[in-house]
Amino acid sequence: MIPKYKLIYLNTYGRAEPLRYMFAYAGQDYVYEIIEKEDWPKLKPNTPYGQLPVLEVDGKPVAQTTAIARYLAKQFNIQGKDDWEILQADSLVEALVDYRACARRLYTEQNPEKIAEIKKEQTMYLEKFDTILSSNPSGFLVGSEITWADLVFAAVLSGRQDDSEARSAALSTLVDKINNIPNIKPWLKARSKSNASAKKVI
Ligand SMILES: N[C@@H](CCC(=O)N[C@@H](CS)C(=O)NCC(=O)O)C(=O)O
Repeated sequence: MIPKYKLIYLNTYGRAEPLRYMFAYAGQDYVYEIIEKEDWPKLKPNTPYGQLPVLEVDGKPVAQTTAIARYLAKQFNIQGKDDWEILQADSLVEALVDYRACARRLYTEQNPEKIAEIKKEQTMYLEKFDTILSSNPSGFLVGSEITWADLVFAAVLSGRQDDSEARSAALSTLVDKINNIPNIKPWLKARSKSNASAKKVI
């Protein structure tokens, strides 16, 4: 039986966005619960690690974005066709997590030399992603069909404008392709930060 899902996050796209892409792609109903900034301190101690997003599966809470995404990939049958593909998709998503962490350092770094180093590291990641994508004739990151890696990449790269110039044509094409999938396109158009099923927690 399909479980009841509730995704809980702050009033922003952030780390919940890849998970929302996955729900939209799968056409899976879920409740999206938004926690306003001012309510967070009193709710924080009741979450598994004092952080969001949290996914509730039949009322049972679980945290850690990538673990949740990996679980949903399995539930929605988009984890990859065999163990090798599953490993490739996992590896790409973990590399994207590192890439995001690297890009986030740019927000606070003031030292020009350090900024140049971070930008070099960002470019390295983008080039590696491009090599992997460009060498796959399917136009997806892994194998011949869409996997959660494609959805996570589209969600994360769609949210980043700062690196769009350094991004290859192949990566931009992937993002466009995913954002135009029949289940994704109307959802992207219709959604706001707080979508129709969002419920405010007090
Ligand atoms: N490793 C965690 C990190 C989660 C995280 O840092 N969440 C932030 C929001 S994006 C958060 O909960 N911040 C509020 C806080 O730490 O009090 C994951 O991937 O889910």
